[in-house]
Amino acid sequence: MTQPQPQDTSLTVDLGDSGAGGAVGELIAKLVADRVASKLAGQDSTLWGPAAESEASIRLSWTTLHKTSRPLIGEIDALREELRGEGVDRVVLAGMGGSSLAPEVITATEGVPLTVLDTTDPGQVGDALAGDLDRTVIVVSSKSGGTVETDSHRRIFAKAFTEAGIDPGRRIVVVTDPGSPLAELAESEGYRKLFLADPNVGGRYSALTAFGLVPAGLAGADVARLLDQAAAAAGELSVDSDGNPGLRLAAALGAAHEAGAEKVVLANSDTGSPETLTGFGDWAEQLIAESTGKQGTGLLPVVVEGPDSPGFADADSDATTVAIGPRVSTADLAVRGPLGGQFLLWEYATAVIGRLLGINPFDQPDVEAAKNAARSLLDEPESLGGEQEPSTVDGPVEVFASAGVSGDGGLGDVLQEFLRTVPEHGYVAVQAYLDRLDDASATLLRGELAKRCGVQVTFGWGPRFLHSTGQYHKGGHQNGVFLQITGAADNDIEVPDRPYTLATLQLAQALGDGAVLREHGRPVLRLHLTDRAAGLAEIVRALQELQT
Ligand SMILES: O=P(O)(O)OC[C@H]1O[C@](O)(CO)[C@@H](O)[C@@H]1O
Repeated sequence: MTQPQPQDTSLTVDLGDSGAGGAVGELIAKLVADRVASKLAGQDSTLWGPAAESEASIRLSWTTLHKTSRPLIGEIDALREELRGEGVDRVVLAGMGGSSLAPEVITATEGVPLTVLDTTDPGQVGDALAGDLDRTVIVVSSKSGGTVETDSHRRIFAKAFTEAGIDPGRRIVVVTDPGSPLAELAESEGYRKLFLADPNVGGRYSALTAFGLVPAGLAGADVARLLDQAAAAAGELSVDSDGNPGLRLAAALGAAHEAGAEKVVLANSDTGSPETLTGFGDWAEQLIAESTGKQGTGLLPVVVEGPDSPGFADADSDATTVAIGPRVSTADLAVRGPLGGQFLLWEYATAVIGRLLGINPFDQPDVEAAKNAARSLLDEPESLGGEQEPSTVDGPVEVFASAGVSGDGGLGDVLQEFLRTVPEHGYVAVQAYLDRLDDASATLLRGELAKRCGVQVTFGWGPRFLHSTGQYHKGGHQNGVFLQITGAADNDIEVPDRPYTLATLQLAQALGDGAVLREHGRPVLRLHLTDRAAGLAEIVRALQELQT
C-alpha cells in the first residue's frame, strides 16, 4: 500500500532578477525594523495610523484562525455525515464576494463539486434550481445578513423546496455574524443549522472562518488540511525577518507601485498540474482590490488566463506580473505554496501594502454607492427601461453610449471610439452581467481587447465584481473605462415577497453602477445583447476587425 506523502507546506516568494536589492530590499529592511510582521500577528491595530485604528481593532482576528477555527471541523463533519445519511449530498452556496470566493477556490482546487450562486442572472439561478432538489442543501452565507443577492437566493430556494414538498427549514444552513438579521431569521424560521462566524474578521479575510470552511467542508473538501497549511504558514509570516514571505511580497508590490506599477497581473503558472490553485486569482482579486483601491490609489488586480496571455506576457511598466505557481519567464514574481498557506500569505501582504500605501485595508467606502443606486432604480422600476433608446442597434447588439462615445455608426465604430477614451496607462474593465456558465464565451473579450488596446483589461461578472474590483473602480486611480454587457433574459424568476424579479435586479445593478461610474467622470459603454450567444460572437468579430 502506498503511504500518503507528507505535504510540502512551505511558502516561497521568488522576487526574480531584481531580487531583494534596491528599493525592495530597503522596504523589507524597514518593515523588519518596524516589527510590522510580529505586530500584525499580535493584532496591533495602530499599524495603519489613527484614522484606521478603530476599524482595525475589530478586523484582525484572521491572524489566528488556524487555531480558533479548529472546533468548526467536527461540527462540519457531523452535519455533512448527517445530511449524507438523508441522501442530501448536493451543496449550493449563496453568497457574494468574501462569502463565496474562498469556498469556490477551495472546492475547485480539490475537484469537489459546489454550485456557487453569486449572480442575479435568472438563467444561472434557474439552472441551479433545476438540479436535484431532493439531494440539495443550500448554504446561505452573508456576514451582514442583508446582501440583496443572497437574500433573493434564499427566498427563491425556500419557495422551490416548499413547492417540491421538501421542508425548507431542513435544507437551509446559514453562515453569518452574531446578531445579524439573517441570524435572527435562521432562529425564527428554524433553519437546519446556524454557524456564527467570528465578527472580528472582515469578509475578504474570512477564508478560514465559517464562511470558507462550512460550504467547502459540507461539499467534501478537506478543510482540516487547509488549517494545517495555514498553521505552518503562520509561523513564517509572523517573524520580523527579511526572509518572511509576506514582507517580501508586500515590499515587492509596494515598491513597484511606488515606481508606477499600479496593476498586479495574476496568472496560475501550473494550470493542469495537481498542485494548481484553481481560481485563486479571483479570490486574491477581491482581497487586493477592496482592501487597497481607495483614496485615489491602490493596486488594481488583473486576473488573466495564463502567463502567455495578453496583459501578462506583454505587460508594460504600469503592471507587476505575478505567477501563482512555479517561476515562468514572463513573470516578475512567483508565489508558491499550498492553498491554506497562500490565503494567509496574501492576507498578510495585503494588510502590509495597506500600511505602505497609507490607506485602511479593512474598509470598502465606495461599495455602498452602487448598492444605493441599484436600490433607487428598484424603487422606480419605470426608470429601468422603456424610455431609454439605444443610440445604435447592430444585429443582436444594442448600443447605449455615454460620455466620450457618441455611439454613432456600427458596432466596430462604437468600439473604436470607446477605446480611444482610454488614457495612457489606464485600463479597460469588461463587466458582464450575464450567466457565467452558459455565457462563458464572454471571457474571450478580455484577451481580444487586451491584444488590441495596449492597456490592461480586467474582466468581471456582474454583480459579483461589485463586491471585488468594484471598490477599486470607484475608489482607486480614476483612469478606467468601462464596457458593460447586459443580455436579454428568457426565463425570468420572481423574487418571492419582493417587488422585483432577478432580471430587474440584475439590470438595476448594471444601470446603478454605470450611473455611479459616470458620476466619477468615467466613460461607460453598455452593449445589450438581444440574443446572448449571437451578440457575444458579434462583439468578438467587431473587435477582431478593429483597426489598431
Ligand atoms: O457577506 P456579506 O455581508 O453578504 O457581503 C458580501 C460582500 O459584500 C461586500 O461587503 C461589499 O461588496 C464584500 O466586502 C463582502 O465580501
